[in-house]
Amino acid sequence: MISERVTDQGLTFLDVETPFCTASLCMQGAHLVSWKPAGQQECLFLSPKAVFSRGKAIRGGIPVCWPWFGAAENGPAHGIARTSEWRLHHQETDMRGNLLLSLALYPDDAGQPAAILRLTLGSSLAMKLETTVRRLPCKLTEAFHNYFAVGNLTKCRVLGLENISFREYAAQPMKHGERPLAPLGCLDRVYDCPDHTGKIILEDPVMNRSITVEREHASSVIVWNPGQQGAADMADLGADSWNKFLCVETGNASPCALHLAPGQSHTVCQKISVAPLA
Ligand SMILES: O=P(O)(O)OC[C@H]1O[C@@H](O)[C@H](O)[C@@H](O)[C@@H]1O
Repeated sequence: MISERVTDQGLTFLDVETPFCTASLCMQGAHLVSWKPAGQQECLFLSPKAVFSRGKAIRGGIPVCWPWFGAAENGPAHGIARTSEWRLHHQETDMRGNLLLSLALYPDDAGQPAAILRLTLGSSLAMKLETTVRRLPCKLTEAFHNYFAVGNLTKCRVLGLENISFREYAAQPMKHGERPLAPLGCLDRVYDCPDHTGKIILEDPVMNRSITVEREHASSVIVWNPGQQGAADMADLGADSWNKFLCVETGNASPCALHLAPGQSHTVCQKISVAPLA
């Protein structure tokens, strides 16, 4: 079942209920703000100070960073998708009872590529973002900017990045050499994955669960948390929230940009599943 809700600020949300999950998606940004598999706790972190207004990216959930990831000289950070209105292109329920949604973004500027996001909402969550280049060649970077809810960040471990080199962008990154990664605070890492496929596991002993992110056609994994001071400095986050989430993002970030010619397409995929800790 899908119900549409329009907020006083003019944002449209699709609230979804299936036998396997509930979810909520904002049409601005094709932005999932909630995904809760049946019988489990909420999987996505949504900042209690998130701002829901037109033209402002929502802090939490799964922002879609596209067609560039990170800062840009002539445009908003993380691209135009987060603050653009997407169109619901197709919906259906598959034989298992999963809800399939497909959303489209055709920017007015035909120099920009077009995007289709396909979601499969069930006991796991699959996302496929297809980019098709229109008039002009495109240097594409992108990411599913997953904000995962955790019980206490400092108790968590991230497995699957042990032997992968990364670039650290945090101004004052945490210092430790632990493998697997045990985040203690501020970190902003882009891992350059030699394989375009792989699996990352976020273990959370406080919530007694592990979140697995499987990726395809994605050469980058980004791990981000601003730390307590960084969170305090962000009006839509706040100091109290810093250890309640970890962003483990799937994408293709610089220097793994894709160079696509008009007519060419590329699809990045991720599948998220949740299980009790063994
Ligand atoms: O504040 P924004 O634009 O949502 O970005 C949040 C963070 O997103 C992460 O993906 C980046 O690696 C960080 O550098 C950035 O600070």
